[in-house]
Amino acid sequence: MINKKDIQNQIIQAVEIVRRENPIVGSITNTVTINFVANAQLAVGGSAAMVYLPDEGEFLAKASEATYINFGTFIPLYEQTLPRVSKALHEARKPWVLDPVAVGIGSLRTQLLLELKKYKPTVIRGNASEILALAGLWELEGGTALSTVRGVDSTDSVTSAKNAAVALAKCTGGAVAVSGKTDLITDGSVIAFSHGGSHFMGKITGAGCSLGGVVAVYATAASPFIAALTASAVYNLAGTRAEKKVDGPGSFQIQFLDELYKANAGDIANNPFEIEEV
Ligand SMILES: Nc1ncnc2c1ncn2[C@@H]1O[C@H](COP(=O)(O)OP(=O)(O)OP(=O)(O)O)[C@@H](O)[C@H]1O
Ligand SMILES: Cc1ncsc1CCO
Ligand SMILES: [Mg+2]
Repeated sequence: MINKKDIQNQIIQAVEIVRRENPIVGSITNTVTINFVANAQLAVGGSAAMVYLPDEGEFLAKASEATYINFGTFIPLYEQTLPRVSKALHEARKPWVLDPVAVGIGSLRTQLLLELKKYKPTVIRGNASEILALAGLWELEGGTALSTVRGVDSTDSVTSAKNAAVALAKCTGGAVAVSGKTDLITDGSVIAFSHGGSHFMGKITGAGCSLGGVVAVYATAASPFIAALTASAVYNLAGTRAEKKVDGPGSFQIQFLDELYKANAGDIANNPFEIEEV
């Protein structure tokens, strides 16, 4: 039986370990939101480092306690960087988070997302459209054809991606987090729904990217499922709090970072969520 209290205690532990240990987390991420990803990782207590080059990625894969790989803006160099870094992570058994941004656009992005399947990302994080399309690309149950993807923003509901998320988690043996108004987090046997956040999160760029970076920070201190749930909970809490203090997306982005920084472990664990068995 899943015990909610037990999950909350693990969330508290993850938040406190990260604040105490300041873990190094490497990222290969898109040029649109790279600064916001690093700032969010720092706000929750991590130490950020961003690279593009293959050998630097391999170095960081070993030196970091977890790594974040985001497919947002693609460059030809990634044909070398991404397989080499994910292979290094897989072989070193280091946790890593995959954000398959805009899966379905372009041939190199598609080819590399297929190739990375064998390196089993510890957590896959994406919006509903990306989770559906990645499951489709990996030929898993619940997936959809790549042709349904429109860009980087979701056109599907979180609940429509439930079967795809479960199938992806079973495929990797890790966890999957689907973001939206309510977030869905699963390890393939348990599903958590995390509530809160703000409509402003869809009006700033990088709420999802930085959430992925923060999942990687918590993956240094918790299981894949708890890491994904902890990150979603602190995002939903900080989003709810920030929305009350601002009147537009510009000030929301700044206030949100402050609320990430100020959120305490108990409040993060108490952010509303429910659980069900698959
Ligand atoms: N309408 C909403 N209400 C509440 N929270 C939301 C809403 N939309 C998004 N969020 C929150 O914003 C965060 C990012 O989710 P979103 O689905 O927007 O990611 P994304 O599309 O990958 O973003 P990006 O690619 O711009 O980084 C999550 O914490 C999610 O809960
Ligand atoms: C807007 C945008 N375009 C490529 S990556 C990115 C950041 C959100 O995914
Ligand atoms: Mg995204």
